[in-house]
Amino acid sequence: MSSIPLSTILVYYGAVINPETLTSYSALPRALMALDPGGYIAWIEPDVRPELVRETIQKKLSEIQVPASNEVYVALTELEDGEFILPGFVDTHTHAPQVPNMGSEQIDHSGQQYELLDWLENVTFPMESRFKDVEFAKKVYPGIVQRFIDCGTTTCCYFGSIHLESTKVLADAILKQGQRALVGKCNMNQNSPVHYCEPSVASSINATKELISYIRSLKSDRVLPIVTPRFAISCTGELLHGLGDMLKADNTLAVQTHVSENKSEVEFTKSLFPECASYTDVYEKHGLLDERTILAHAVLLEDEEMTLIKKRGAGISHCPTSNFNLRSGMAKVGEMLDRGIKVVGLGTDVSGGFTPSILTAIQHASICSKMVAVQFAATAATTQPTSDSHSQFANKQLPLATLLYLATMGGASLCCMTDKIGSFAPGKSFDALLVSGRPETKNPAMWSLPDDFMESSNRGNHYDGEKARRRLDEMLERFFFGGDDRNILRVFVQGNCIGGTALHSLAEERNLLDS
Ligand SMILES: Nc1nc2[nH]cnc2c(=O)[nH]1
Ligand SMILES: [Zn+2]
Repeated sequence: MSSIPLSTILVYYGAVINPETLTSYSALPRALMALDPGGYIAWIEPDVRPELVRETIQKKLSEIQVPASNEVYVALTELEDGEFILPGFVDTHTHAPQVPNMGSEQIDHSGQQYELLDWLENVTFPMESRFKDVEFAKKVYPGIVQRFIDCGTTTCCYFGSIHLESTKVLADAILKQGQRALVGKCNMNQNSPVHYCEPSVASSINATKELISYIRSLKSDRVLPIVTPRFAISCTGELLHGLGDMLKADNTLAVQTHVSENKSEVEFTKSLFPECASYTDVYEKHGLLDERTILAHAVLLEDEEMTLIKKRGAGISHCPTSNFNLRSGMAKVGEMLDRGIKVVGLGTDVSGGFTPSILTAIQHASICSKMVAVQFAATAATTQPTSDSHSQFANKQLPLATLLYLATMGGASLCCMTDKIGSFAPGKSFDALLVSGRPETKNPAMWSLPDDFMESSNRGNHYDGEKARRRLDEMLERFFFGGDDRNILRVFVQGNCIGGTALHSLAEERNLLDS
């Protein structure tokens, strides 16, 4: 892992994509962005001609009045043609101890055949229960965390297993490897296998408190604890109440759980909590629903549940890969956005979702929105228009800008971190991806652009701003729909490069030199 010497100001010159709203982003083909030694963005100049780069840096440095006694080094990195910088992805829902199951259902290899509840029982709980063995956790968690990082996830909301010690190991790995994260251990004290169930409310609450103290003792503002009742089915009302009380007593704590993912799950939940008006109301009644709440899935929400979620300011993590794979259904993300639900983020939900890549979640979020639109058109009476002309997002395909927003700012919003991450602005942390569409990445989907786009890349004399911006739009779309981790050269958190293919090739070069 590389870190910035204290007195160095890093400056990047080249193409930057910066999300703005649900429907807009800025595409800046020749921006200049400087980081202070702490990895915060010091300033951004949106459009600088190549011959003015050094002059602009001098001027900016004099404006921020670096004390004369401080020797300041400026390290300028000029992006190559075909490269751009993008805010890092936020994965708002995933399960670290399920990564060893990714792509496998283990029983008879008949091809991802289970729906949620059977899948939990037959595939997921057996794997998670292996994390009782702390040595196993130590062996696998570092590689798991690095895999998420290399997919471009700079901030991740992790579910651990029920085990305190192994979840500490997960937090240690995240801290060491430099990712930003919320980390929780699952609370489960009912409807779970005997070997994978906490023995009492008190033991579940105490272990949760101990994990919170442990993570806070790491004294990192990057790795934070999050309360993690697995879902209503696996927690008694008393346990949910106890966790709600913890949140009431500490307004810096966040909570993550699952909601309304699958038909049988919703029915079972309602049968367990008949006093509650809906699945979401279970969380409401137990003090677990407010603006610090991240609810994964929300595929089958009833009308009143959407209203309640909006009222409480809770956020939704849309996990389309998992929803397709476990045959859960299609979340109505467009409708949620129209209702102004505290923006939606994206989640990989490994291993319900079979990849840790938010790029895949982006692709599937797009497909999900298209299929919701197709279904709307098919079910609307033939006299109705085939698209929903009264809505902005509902029953329509999500545009590129919206997908970008969900993967970055939407996620930041769910994590209550919009002041820190999700986009580029002075004072925010430099959590970013250096993306390349160049031929060396060996991904023709990104470099086979038409020649006239290639010509517009010249930042100097023949620069055509409009063409260069259109080319960046095109590159972003190609990255989202044809890109993969080969195209993510570097992954930065708080200015430190912690992953990406370029990091690995550097490490390999070093190893070669060492040997
Ligand atoms: N997708 C998914 N849904 C859940 N509901 C409760 N636990 C889980 C889980 O591990 N994955
Ligand atoms: Zn999940």
